[in-house]
Amino acid sequence: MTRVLVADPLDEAGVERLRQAGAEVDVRHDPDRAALLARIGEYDALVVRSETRVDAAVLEAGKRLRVVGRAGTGVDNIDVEAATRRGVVVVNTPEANTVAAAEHALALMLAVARRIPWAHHSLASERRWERHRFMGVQLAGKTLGLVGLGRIGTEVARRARAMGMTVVAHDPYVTGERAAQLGVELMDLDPMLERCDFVSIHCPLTPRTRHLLDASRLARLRPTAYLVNCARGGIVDEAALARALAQGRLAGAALDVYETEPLPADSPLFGLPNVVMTPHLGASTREAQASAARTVAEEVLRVLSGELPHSAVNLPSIPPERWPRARHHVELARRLGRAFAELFGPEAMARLEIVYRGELAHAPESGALTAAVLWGVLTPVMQEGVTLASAPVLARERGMEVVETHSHGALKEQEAATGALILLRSRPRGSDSAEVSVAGHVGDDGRPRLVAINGYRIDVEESGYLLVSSHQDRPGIIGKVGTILGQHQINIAYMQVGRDRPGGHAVMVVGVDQEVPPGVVETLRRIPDLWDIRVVEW
Ligand SMILES: NC(=O)C1=CN([C@@H]2O[C@H](COP(=O)(O)OP(=O)(O)OC[C@H]3O[C@@H](n4cnc5c(N)ncnc54)[C@H](O)[C@@H]3O)[C@@H](O)[C@H]2O)C=CC1
Ligand SMILES: O=C(O)CCC(=O)C(=O)O
Repeated sequence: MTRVLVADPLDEAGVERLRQAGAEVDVRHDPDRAALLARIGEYDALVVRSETRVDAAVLEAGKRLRVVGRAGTGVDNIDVEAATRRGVVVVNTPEANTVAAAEHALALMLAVARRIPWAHHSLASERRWERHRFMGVQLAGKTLGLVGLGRIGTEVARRARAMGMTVVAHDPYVTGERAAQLGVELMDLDPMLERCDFVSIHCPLTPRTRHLLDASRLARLRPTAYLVNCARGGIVDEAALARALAQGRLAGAALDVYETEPLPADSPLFGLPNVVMTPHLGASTREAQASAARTVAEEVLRVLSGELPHSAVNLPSIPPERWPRARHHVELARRLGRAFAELFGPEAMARLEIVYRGELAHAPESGALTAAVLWGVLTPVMQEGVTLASAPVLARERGMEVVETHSHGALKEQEAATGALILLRSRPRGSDSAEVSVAGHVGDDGRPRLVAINGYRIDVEESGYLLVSSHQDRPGIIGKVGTILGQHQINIAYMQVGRDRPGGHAVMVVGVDQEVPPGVVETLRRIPDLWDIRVVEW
């Protein structure tokens, strides 16, 4: 049975969904790392939020792990590179908490600007009526600078503009055109920091953004400015921020995230008069948690059942609007890769050309399709341990040269006539033999079809085992194959033959109802003028 470990608190909706699908789910929120390392080897999937650190040691101990699900956005607590090397797919739910995080950033901004936490404490805890003490500043008319204009930054920008703020942003990966559509001016970071009344951080924590706001950048902020961080702790140098706040070089800060979480009791941020702090609550709304939990459960189930997840961090991405059709193309690519390896063996794998044609000639998901081809190609070679995530890395490590061609033409006449969408071809290493190839198509019904082998036109759409022979086109061979299969009680479902010319080179595809034992294949190979015969799974 499939076993899933949920290691951080997850909304019941997600746990329920996993159980409904038949998984055995253990919910164990145990901060003890040794306990996690000891038990992770029993699980096929691990689901976390931001607390559990999924590093190389956890992934190494997780011998059965096929997927790590992050119920949320940031994956800085997961060693994605180590996961990829081990073929573990990492999925997240980047859209589930976008609005929650944006609303929290604005709540923090308003709280620090209007001094709400201190006023609340004075009145509710100290029973004082101190209207003179809590003078604030208004947001309307002020300039807000966003560090990161992705999903959350965009939602903050929309809301801040509605409140009458001017919004500028620094994001090296967003075009000026996109920013202009949002009514946001793009700027370099340093001048933006100098210009803004409020700065709110919405980029991920990566090696490049660690301490992006260090002491020298914090010094660029005006003494009247407020800093909001609802993204990740390490983006701001916390010690430098505490010093700037303590020395009055900054009007205030509002923080949801910290360099070390939970925040240690001796943090210099405690006790400062101008800091609003929440314990990483950006995603803590009922709506966001239920949505993240349900979505991560669906994603984990997709990976476990061999389907393509919608939001994998370590797989080439597929635009959401293309998912319905792309999943059929991915399946076609995987089957073609496997058939190619079974037909032509390792000699044909050193240099593989993948031709995308027709509706796939310019498809944005060709990276995912190529990964799927390699997944299929490596499956017969490596058996266990190769997945969609690890296949490109493994192919590179094996020294395979993979070339993608995006073309409407460039096929033999017969192949082109099949309407093939994906064609794999290679010239086997160390031989002067002809090019070998397989080609496939996806029908309107979504079923993958094998439409050509070595340029010979065939049409296989039924899943199952095929015997594929190459032989001389002469009377008697097809009959002999049928007789031998009959003698071994192997039922033939269908048979197709293609040839270059009468009496020339022929290819025969025999669909059989069961796997063909190696001994039977050997007997078939002894038929005179039958040059080769292979078992292929479609
Ligand atoms: N406090 C909380 O509970 C939550 C925090 N987060 C954090 O918010 C972050 C952002 O989330 P999304 O907006 O969904 O991600 P996103 O990927 O949609 O947007 C991030 C943006 O940051 C930009 N960026 C990358 N490097 C940058 C740099 N050096 N300078 C400026 N911009 C840079 C990217 O181009 C991208 O546009 C997440 O990575 C996560 O760490 C997310 C959800 C909840
Ligand atoms: O799971 C949580 O509450 C943390 C959310 C978060 O930080 C994220 O999604 O990146």
